[in-house]
Amino acid sequence: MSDGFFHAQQGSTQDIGHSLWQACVDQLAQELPEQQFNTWIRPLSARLADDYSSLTLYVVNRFKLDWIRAQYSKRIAALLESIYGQPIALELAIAPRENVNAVRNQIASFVDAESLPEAIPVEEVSYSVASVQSASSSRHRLNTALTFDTLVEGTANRMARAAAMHVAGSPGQLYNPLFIYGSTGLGKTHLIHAVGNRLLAEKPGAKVLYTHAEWFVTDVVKAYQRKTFDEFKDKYHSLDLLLIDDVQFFAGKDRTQEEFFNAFEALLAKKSHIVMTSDTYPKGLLDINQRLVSRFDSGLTVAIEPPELEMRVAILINKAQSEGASMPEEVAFFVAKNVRSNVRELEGALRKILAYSRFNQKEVSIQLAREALRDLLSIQNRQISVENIQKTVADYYKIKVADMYSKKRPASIARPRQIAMYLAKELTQKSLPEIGELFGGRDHTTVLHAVRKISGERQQLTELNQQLHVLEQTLKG
Ligand SMILES: Nc1ncnc2c1ncn2[C@@H]1O[C@H](COP(=O)(O)OP(=O)(O)OP(=O)(O)O)[C@@H](O)[C@H]1O
Repeated sequence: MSDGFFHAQQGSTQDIGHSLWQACVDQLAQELPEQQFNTWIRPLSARLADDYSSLTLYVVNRFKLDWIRAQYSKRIAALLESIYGQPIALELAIAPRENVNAVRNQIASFVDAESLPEAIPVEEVSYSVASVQSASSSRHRLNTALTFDTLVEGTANRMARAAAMHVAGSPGQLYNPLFIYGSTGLGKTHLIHAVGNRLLAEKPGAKVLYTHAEWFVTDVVKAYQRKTFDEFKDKYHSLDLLLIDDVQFFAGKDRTQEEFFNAFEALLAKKSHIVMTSDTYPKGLLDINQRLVSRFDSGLTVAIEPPELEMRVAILINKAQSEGASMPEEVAFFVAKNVRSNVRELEGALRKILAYSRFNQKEVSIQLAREALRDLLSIQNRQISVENIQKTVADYYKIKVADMYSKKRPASIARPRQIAMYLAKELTQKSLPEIGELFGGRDHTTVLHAVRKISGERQQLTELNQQLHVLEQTLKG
């Protein structure tokens, strides 16, 4: 058995397997759009091998198995490894007949059990789970747990939060559209759900819809294929409040942009409110039509920054409380000092600590946190610094280290500089403004542009991908 996370725990193999899979599911719930999560991940059941060498996920049919293998297995394996503390084989198998009953029970917890047929054919089971779950939140698709009450306020999100509260209280007036941007895991999705939940609490009859930009794209494609644009317009143009997440996903999708433009104009004309999120400010969006970009910027654009130390501490203490656990302030400080990038990672660290404490039946302390986060801390101890990255990249591309800070623009210098900025974001905990500062006082938007450019090109250019791989290996030692 691993000497990592689950080493000293109590409980049967299946308890351990269940906890391991549950931690993985929690993380996937954060990462995936709700619909994808409900359709593909939620219906899975897991079994840990007696010798802890593999975890098998049971899927109801061959089609779903192939899809999960193609789309999700890499991410699931990586998550299992990070939670478990060392690689664990991931296997996928068709669910044996008796597992189907377990799924049936799961469905029964959402609907009246009597209304289910005695034997549900295997093929229908996961479909039923997915559709029952999405029906429960189908009208507005809001996650009712994401409210202003559960969102900790700090300098990093103060303005965005105030603007969002204003919109929730008086929609259709000031700040329309409200455009919220920031890096991953900083609370953008949480904030726009909070707007919807607050408005519905005050005006239960309001027509509110939360959607992810990818779902909007899917709706456009469906309307196009089925020639149902009237239905599409009914759905989007009649809203009082449209909350749309991650609009950077509209990049390069001209037809979707056109439909979004139409919806946008229709909603603003009837004084409905639009709240959007993105990973960058409007003018930083790539491959989005200019007339749309200028509309995005025509209300209020606000950033959410990475949380400062005190805010990270408050988030940890609040989240621990909401899980019925307590986290002493000194432990919260210890964790907050070491996990600095975003709130999602902070939550991951907290989950590990609480699970470690439960399994070992020990109080949460700095020592326990140190043990639970051993892997994470050891990665940090390898201390990849921005200076080190600049030197390594400069050596590799045979330019001077000083060119990393200079204002020179020839491609032979600008490109290695962008690569170094990209690696600094990937391999260190530094924020975009901090990286910009270390590259000769550049603006954080310059760094963001470099990060997005190199990560996009990496997907397409094999040669660049190989160079980055060599650089990463060299830096990680
Ligand atoms: N200020 C906060 N207080 C409490 N929880 C927060 C706060 N900010 C973020 N979180 C939590 O952190 C997690 C990640 O936040 P969220 O999904 O909203 O990030 P995001 O900015 O939308 O990320 P992405 O761009 O990757 O979609 C969520 O569980 C959210 O509830």
